[in-house]
Amino acid sequence: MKALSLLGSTGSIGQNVLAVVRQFPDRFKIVALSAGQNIRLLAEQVIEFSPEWVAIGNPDLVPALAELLPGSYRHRIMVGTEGNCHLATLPAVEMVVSAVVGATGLLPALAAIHAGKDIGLANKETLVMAGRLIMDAVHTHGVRLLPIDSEHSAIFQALEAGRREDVARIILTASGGPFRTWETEALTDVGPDQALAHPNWSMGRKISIDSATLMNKGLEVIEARWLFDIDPALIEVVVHPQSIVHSLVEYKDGSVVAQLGIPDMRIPIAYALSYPERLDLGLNRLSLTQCGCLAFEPPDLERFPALRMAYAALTMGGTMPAVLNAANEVAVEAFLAGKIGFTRITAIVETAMGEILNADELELQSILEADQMARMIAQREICST
Ligand SMILES: NC(=O)C1=CN([C@@H]2O[C@H](COP(=O)(O)OP(=O)(O)OC[C@H]3O[C@@H](n4cnc5c(N)ncnc54)[C@H](OP(=O)(O)O)[C@@H]3O)[C@@H](O)[C@H]2O)C=CC1
Ligand SMILES: CC(=O)[C@@H](O)[C@H](O)COP(=O)(O)O
Ligand SMILES: [Mn+2]
Repeated sequence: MKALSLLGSTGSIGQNVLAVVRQFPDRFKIVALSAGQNIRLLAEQVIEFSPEWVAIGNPDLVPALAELLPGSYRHRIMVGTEGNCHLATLPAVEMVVSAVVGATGLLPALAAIHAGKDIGLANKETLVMAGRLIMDAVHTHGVRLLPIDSEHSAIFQALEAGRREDVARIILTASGGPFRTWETEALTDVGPDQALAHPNWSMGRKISIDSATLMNKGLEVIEARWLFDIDPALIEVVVHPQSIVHSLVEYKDGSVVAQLGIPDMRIPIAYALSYPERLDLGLNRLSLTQCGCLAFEPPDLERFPALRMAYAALTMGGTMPAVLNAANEVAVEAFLAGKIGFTRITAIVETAMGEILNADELELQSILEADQMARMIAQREICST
């Protein structure tokens, strides 16, 4: 029985994690659950899974959450980052599943690693902000960091086919998002509902917008660089509109190993939870004859500059990926709130990257300061729009 602490249980990934746990009650036990503000769903989950501890991001919601839970939880509700860190380090927990969105995932993940916990990582922002710091900690503390992001799960699986020194290239697939075929001019006027309509995946709002700008793929390039300790020059992005081939690894003999499957996050989630075993999830099988043509095309960095900017941030190194991430988070939120247009998202990120001096990526304090600075610049830009 694997004891899990699930951070971000009310989100798209969080609910899929619980679907897997629900399906395999003899294998997984939920010790802790956290959410940001959806207290109704969190309370339902607590009643169903009976965790020992609960945390909520918004402190104002503690009394209302307590009302919805049995009295025995009164002294077992934690709050905010401190609460998530507490849940991530509980002695009974074996694996922490980080399914929160955004920079809020960084400190709990770091705390979990320092406490010797394995991590199932959906929260890619953790590695974007602090990839070197996190991977250093992973190696120092001898924990496993298992990817949940579908492309990284695919690469992780394809890497099992060969030796690391024989890898020639990693090929990350991108759906291209809802605007893959749109002209640049048309992108200026798109609204949140259009941008949220991902062609293949049902996901949270922030990652859906990131997919539409292709920033998601940029964040994933950075995530792959750290997760697999690979030179960014060897990471290529290919647009694959069907999202059936989840990513590929090319070896030096020219062999290319891919992982394919229907687009369902329960597959990479279950693999991370049960690694190296595979679970029969009872899902529809991939039918190659029914899924039709599988297409591949190069990404258009002119229409979707976010991907180019993510590579640039990686090349600049230091705290620049943290700047990219933070400015993007603020800009995406502003877009979703109707305060800025779609194409302003990447323009704001570019401004933040141009203004902030780079700093040491191994200093947590420098990363947090870069994050704050980028948020201030992005807010200033939004206000001046
Ligand atoms: N969705 C997907 O298919 C995929 C997602 N990912 C990554 O996984 C992460 C989660 O994405 P997704 O599930 O789509 O996002 P959602 O927006 O659907 O969910 C985010 C979760 O984080 C919770 N949360 C926010 N702030 C806090 C906080 N301070 N403390 C605790 N919980 C908090 C939210 O709670 P509440 O809703 O209660 O506010 C919610 O449970 C992201 O980093 C994303 O990039 C990666 C690959 C695929
Ligand atoms: C399911 C998953 O892993 C997402 O990150 C997905 O890949 C987003 O699709 P895009 O390829 O459009 O960014
Ligand atoms: Mn992905």
